Amino acid sequence: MLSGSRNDALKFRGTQYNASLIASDEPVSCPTHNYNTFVVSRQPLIIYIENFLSPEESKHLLDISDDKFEPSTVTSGNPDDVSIRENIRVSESALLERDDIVRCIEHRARAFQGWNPYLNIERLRTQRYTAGGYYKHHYDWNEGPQRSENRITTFNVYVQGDCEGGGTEFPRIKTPDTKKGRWCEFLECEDNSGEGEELEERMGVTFKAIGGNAIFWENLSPDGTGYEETWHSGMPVKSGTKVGLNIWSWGIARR
Ligand SMILES: O=C(O)CCC(=O)C(=O)O
Ligand SMILES: [Fe+2]
Repeated sequence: MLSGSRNDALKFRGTQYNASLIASDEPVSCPTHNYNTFVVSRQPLIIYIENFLSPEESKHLLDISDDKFEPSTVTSGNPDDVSIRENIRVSESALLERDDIVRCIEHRARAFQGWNPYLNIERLRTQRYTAGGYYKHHYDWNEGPQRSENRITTFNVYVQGDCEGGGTEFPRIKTPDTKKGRWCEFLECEDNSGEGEELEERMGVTFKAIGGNAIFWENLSPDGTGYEETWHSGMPVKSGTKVGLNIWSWGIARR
């Protein structure tokens, strides 16, 4: 049974409801999470999550994806406009069956966002890149009317990061102070010893592909416009294999 608030959320979604948007609030018994969080940016909100997936969950996602991978597509947002465009994106994607482990990952993504009843999760997909694979700079949000449904948030989860290259780059985000804390474990850091005063000015962040870890960000500002700062790319994989997991939450901007 859906709760009252879920009914409201479904009503709100109206005609756009389809089987690819799910809420994952069925009763599931899930392990408690074991992640650490690090704030990369407050506006737009970008949070780095260490150990979002356990090694067992990552292995399971790889196992259930393996025979489902198909060439990845791109779309303008219009369901009739979906195509393979190798000048934009070279990878393979797999739509995941919703078994209990997958449902617990959906559940974790909703819990992370405070169980917002107006948020619906798109069916999870893994994405595999081998040497030469990449995803050019893009936004995850669709341009369109500010108050219509959109991908309000993204979790870009690394399921497997056994590769050279393949980081996720955000050129318009201010570089954190990489001399402090653990940033250089997670980010590509230039060797910049001694140039402390330049840190204020530096732009751009590239997250390393580290299996189990994730980047979470908000795509929309409170008025419903997409954040230009969320422009990002999957950098070319030079060798090895990278597998990501996309968790997109649909809704409207903060109400
Ligand atoms: O693979 C990456 O690093 C980025 C993937 C991405 O941006 C996407 O799938 O929308
Ligand atoms: Fe993306």
